[in-house]
Amino acid sequence: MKKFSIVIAGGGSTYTPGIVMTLLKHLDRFPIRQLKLYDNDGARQKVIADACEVILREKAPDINFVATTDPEEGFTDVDFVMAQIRVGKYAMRDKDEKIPLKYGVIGQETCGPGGIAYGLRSIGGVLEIANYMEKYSPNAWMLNYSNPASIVAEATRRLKPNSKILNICDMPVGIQERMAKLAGLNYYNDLEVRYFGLNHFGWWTAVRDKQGNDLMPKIRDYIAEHGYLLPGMNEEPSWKATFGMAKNTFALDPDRFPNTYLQYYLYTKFEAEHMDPNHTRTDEVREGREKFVFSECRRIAKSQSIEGLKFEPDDHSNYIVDLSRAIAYNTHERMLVIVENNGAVANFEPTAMVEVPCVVGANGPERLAMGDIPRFQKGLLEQQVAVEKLAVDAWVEHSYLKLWQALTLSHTVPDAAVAKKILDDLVEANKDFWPELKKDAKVKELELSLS
Ligand SMILES: NC(=O)c1ccc[n+]([C@@H]2O[C@H](COP(=O)([O-])OP(=O)(O)OC[C@H]3O[C@@H](n4cnc5c(N)ncnc54)[C@H](O)[C@@H]3O)[C@@H](O)[C@H]2O)c1
Ligand SMILES: O=P(O)(O)OC[C@H]1O[C@H](O[C@H]2[C@H](O)[C@@H](O)[C@@H](O)O[C@@H]2CO)[C@H](O)[C@@H](O)[C@@H]1O
Ligand SMILES: [Mn+2]
Repeated sequence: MKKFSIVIAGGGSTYTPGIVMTLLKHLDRFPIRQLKLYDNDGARQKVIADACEVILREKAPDINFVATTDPEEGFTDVDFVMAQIRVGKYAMRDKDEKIPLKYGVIGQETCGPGGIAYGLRSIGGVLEIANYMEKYSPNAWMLNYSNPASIVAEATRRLKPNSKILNICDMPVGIQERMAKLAGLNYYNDLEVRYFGLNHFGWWTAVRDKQGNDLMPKIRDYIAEHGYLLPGMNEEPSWKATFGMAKNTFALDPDRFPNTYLQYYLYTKFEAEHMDPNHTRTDEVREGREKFVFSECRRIAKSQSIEGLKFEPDDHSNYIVDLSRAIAYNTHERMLVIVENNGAVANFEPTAMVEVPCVVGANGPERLAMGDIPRFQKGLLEQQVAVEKLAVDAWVEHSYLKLWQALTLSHTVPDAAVAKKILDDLVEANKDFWPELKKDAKVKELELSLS
């Protein structure tokens, strides 16, 4: 049986230990011979790598383990690149969230102006990883979690059209795991779903068990009352609020189950008003997940033992390993992937990068037809896809105007004047990461008339 070689790009990510635990759990069905961590921040990665080295030595000493900041060493002789980079790290996520909130606008990692700002940082980093893969392991697949997945996917569609890159998200997986539990099942994959949308912006139109039974009637009343909030789960306050808020989003279309992040577009005012401009999600993540992961890694490295190890497989890591297996063994498993629409959603922009169920095998994903979508969703999706395409236009063309249009069009932003104020702050904050944006004569003229 072939043994695979994997590199985790963004090895210093808080998600790396979870992926390592899942890979180790599934060695009998997805054997690996080599695991590499690659990051451009060697010091951050070292904390994670030192712990992973101990975990691998104890659980699978045959696997060759490498941690590196050298692209050639990282990307040579690999079958899969699992990418999860955060260009600008939490320091820049903090700005993405806090700058819009100064103007009363949603401050969020992947939605609204913060998501657009993050997109303009991520595109270059993700293309760099893809280029390394193609140079050093041209037959490998890149499974990319790096956010904001919608904007990154639009950029890779345009700028790397022939590359073996799959852009993915764990959010539908996490929500499906909850739906499965509500229906008395265990795992996200116990369900067979129909789903359409853009990343972090979609709806389930069918939820069935593997025998084809419709589970929507069984779970509908619960979701209408509680959203996706399940009893007895230990959740952080902001995720608790997000899962609960799904009941209000569901109310807008009781025939389709919504993705949680639609809350930012459909209850924009409420969400913005309930964000603390001085303590946003980044602060929670630093005080929670990052602190936990890094302190647990330091503890393992110090003791050189896995006794009391707290890392476990989770939705995020299960999904990327399931996807790797589907490609490695040509399983033709049905999974949600972000792909070029090309008719999957019949009455929607063919070049949009949509999130839909695909049959995944050795040659990648084959989209399934989701048919026509209703006017309400179509209207929202048309607006959002334009935002994402304009953001990529802005990166490619170095255009201030396109980026201003993108922010103005976002459902989260009240008007062009507010969009411009946010944009000007974001330009200043991102000067080390964004291409230098050029203002055409008309924008300059407008600025003079406003001053
Ligand atoms: N698609 C999804 O559903 C999903 C789910 C969870 C996390 N994510 C994404 O995964 C990524 C990691 O999240 P995190 O919270 O663990 O972040 P993190 O900051 O802990 O880790 C990201 C790592 O990427 C590294 N990095 C940044 N730029 C790089 C580059 N150009 N080359 C190599 N390494 C680089 C950083 O040094 C850091 O170690 C983020 O993009 C996040 O948004 C996506
Ligand atoms: O604010 P963060 O950094 O905790 O999370 C942002 C990410 O949120 C999504 O992932 C969720 C997932 O939806 C949920 O089910 C559970 O598994 O936690 C995940 C985050 O830890 C989203 O899909 C990602 O794109 C975001 O980066
Ligand atoms: Mn996601």
